[in-house]
Amino acid sequence: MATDSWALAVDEQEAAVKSMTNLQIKEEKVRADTNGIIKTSTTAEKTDEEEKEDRAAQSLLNKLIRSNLVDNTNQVEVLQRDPNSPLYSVKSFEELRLKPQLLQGVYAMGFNRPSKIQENALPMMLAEPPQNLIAQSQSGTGKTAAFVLAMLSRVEPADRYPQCLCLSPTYELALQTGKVIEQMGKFYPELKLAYAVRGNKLERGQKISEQIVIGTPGTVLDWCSKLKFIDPKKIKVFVLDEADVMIATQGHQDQSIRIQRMLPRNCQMLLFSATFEDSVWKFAQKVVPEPNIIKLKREEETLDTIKQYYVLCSSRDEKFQALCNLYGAITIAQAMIFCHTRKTASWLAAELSKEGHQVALLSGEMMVEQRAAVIERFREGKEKVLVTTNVCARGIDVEQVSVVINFDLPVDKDGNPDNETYLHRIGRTGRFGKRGLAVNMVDSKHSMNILNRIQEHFNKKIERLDTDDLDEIEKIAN
Ligand SMILES: Nc1ncnc2c1ncn2[C@@H]1O[C@H](COP(=O)(O)OP(=O)(O)OP(=O)(O)O)[C@@H](O)[C@H]1O
Repeated sequence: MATDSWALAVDEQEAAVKSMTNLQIKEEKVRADTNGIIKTSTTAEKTDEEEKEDRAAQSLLNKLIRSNLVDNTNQVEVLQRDPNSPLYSVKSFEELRLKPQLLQGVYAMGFNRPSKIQENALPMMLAEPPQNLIAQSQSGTGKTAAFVLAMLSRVEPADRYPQCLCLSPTYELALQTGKVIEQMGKFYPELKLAYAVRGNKLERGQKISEQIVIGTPGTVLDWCSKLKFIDPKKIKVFVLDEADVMIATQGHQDQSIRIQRMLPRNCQMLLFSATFEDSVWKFAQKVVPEPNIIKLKREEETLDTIKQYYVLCSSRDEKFQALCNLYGAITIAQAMIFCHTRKTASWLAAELSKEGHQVALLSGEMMVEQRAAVIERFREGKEKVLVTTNVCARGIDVEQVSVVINFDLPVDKDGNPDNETYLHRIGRTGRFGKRGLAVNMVDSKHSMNILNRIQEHFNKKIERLDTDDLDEIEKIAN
């Protein structure tokens, strides 16, 4: 697939999408800025709409910063449509009897063996006759690679019409999946890919010849029905990626269902999601008839290996002073500092820089690509302190960080303790079960109350720390 024309087409499409993406991001930024002004005087409350945008941005961010498989040692739950049929699991890619070009593509990507979820998902997806699948596992566990492999094994490159259709929640996410197809399908020169995304305008009456189409539900629906660029009756594999992000967007659920209804009965339907709340499950059942189901549990985070403290302060400046005392007394390799609002985060980052710290700021105004670059630099150790807001850092794992400072305690939009976020910020999974240190800054009766409720929730004592007392600080470092 590495032909020049293919690459050129992708470049052109990408450029078109990019300019559109930038536009959209600018619009978001304007909206976000306006909200920011309102928020600083109230709380950093998010509207549902912003929340939804966050999910897609989060997902993209995770893809951009990930270079490796998140290996999960937890149990895989498999529910077969026909419980009497034998359950296959593979430990090598050879066992799958892939076409040689495809196996070559897999190895060229540096994959040596299937990931945990792929061990079970791949034999099901590649079975004859094709079987439907609903699969859930956390981001980075190999879902995309799995369904790309399924699409590439079913596609007939000599047939010049769309045979595989993949829905993504946003065009940026569609592009990311496209890149995986491009890499894995590298040894299929005749295989082509089309992006059904807004802004990719084709001439009316045209039929597309690309064998794989990736796009967002609205455009794909138009291409299948109104514009008839795609004949849905010829689709052999239908993939619905990031179902949880998908249904968070107004209209995407209905559009996806309408597309699914146009497909032939024997079309293989595959749905993937990082989370599996009720709404996702209901949607999944609507679009994937008679499914096999695979779930991979997330590794549980625990506070067991974390030393937790709180520092009592009376103002933002005092909190900053306490932070400086901490830094003055102990050697902190790398720390993440969480603030409630963007305003506080930028203020704190500026103050810390003035004190001579190498600080990176992760903020909501930044484009996703910029955020990814900041995280990358921090991961590489180029910056020692990462100051961020809760929303920006949600779901991002920076495993090497052993010190976490809650400059503001995490609260939800109603002002109640956000225990889940607290756990995710400072908790450690079994695998990364290194010792950690968490320091919470408390500056009002209200935040003390939040802290108490967090203690109660986890049934773990958070000790008081006096940052004016050097001996005491030194003790915590040991
Ligand atoms: N079998 C494998 N061996 C080694 N690396 C793999 C394997 N499968 C996937 N990867 C790599 O692991 C990373 C995560 O894989 P992938 O993107 O498929 O996960 P995902 O579950 O789809 O994540 P997301 O939900 O964020 O899309 C990628 O960098 C991918 O190239």
